[in-house]
Amino acid sequence: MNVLEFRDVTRTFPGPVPVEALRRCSFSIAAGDLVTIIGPSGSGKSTLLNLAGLLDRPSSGGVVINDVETADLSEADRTAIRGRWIGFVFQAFHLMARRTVVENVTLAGMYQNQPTRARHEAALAAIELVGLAHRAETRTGLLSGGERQRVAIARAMASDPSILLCDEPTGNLDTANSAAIVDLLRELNDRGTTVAVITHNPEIAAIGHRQLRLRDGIVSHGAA
Ligand SMILES: Nc1ncnc2c1ncn2[C@@H]1O[C@H](COP(=O)(O)OP(=O)(O)OP(=O)(O)O)[C@@H](O)[C@H]1O
Repeated sequence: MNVLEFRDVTRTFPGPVPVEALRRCSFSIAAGDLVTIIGPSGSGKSTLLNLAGLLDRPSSGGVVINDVETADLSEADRTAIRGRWIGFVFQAFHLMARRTVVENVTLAGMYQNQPTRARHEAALAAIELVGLAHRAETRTGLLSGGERQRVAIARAMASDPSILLCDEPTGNLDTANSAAIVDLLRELNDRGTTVAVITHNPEIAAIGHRQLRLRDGIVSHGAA
């Protein structure tokens, strides 16, 4: 089953000179896949991520998540799908520095409809999954960069998403921490999470079972 599918997606940004940031992109990501999307600056990576995460709508074509065609859904329905099925991991960790690890993970807006106790348990399980159980009560402002990214990953995993969308997840990390985060993403994938990683770094891209390459808004498939 496909978790994410782009069907002939074009995204044009209007303006005096319209920019075709993505052009007729088609690809699919199956459940259990680990896919990397690589491309140079300006090639359309963020545009693709924003569309995949339902933060933006295509100018034409379809974005299908778990077999649901999303383009024409209401904003409320798209928000619900985003919260239920998509976990985001960004380069900047976007944590609340004065809150603890468990607070950051529990307060994520993504699964607010769960009862408090269930949320807390899901948060603790996710924190354990990323190897930070011993830091659960530490304020995130005191953590290292690598640990902060683990918290962000735990936050994304706490809602048990269908796909983890990672945008340059190691962009703010040194080599050792980058390697550890890459290992963690692989481990999560081994345990069944579908993972998509957007990067401009060929070494990170090499972890993908499949690589999609973006250039000038056009996606091509296959190895580097
Ligand atoms: N809101 C916007 N309005 C107009 N043009 C945009 C907008 N967002 C992106 N673009 C243009 O679309 C193209 C693709 O941009 P995008 O941010 O997706 O690239 P990227 O691969 O993520 O780049 P980077 O690696 O530098 O972040 C670029 O030419 C960019 O200038």
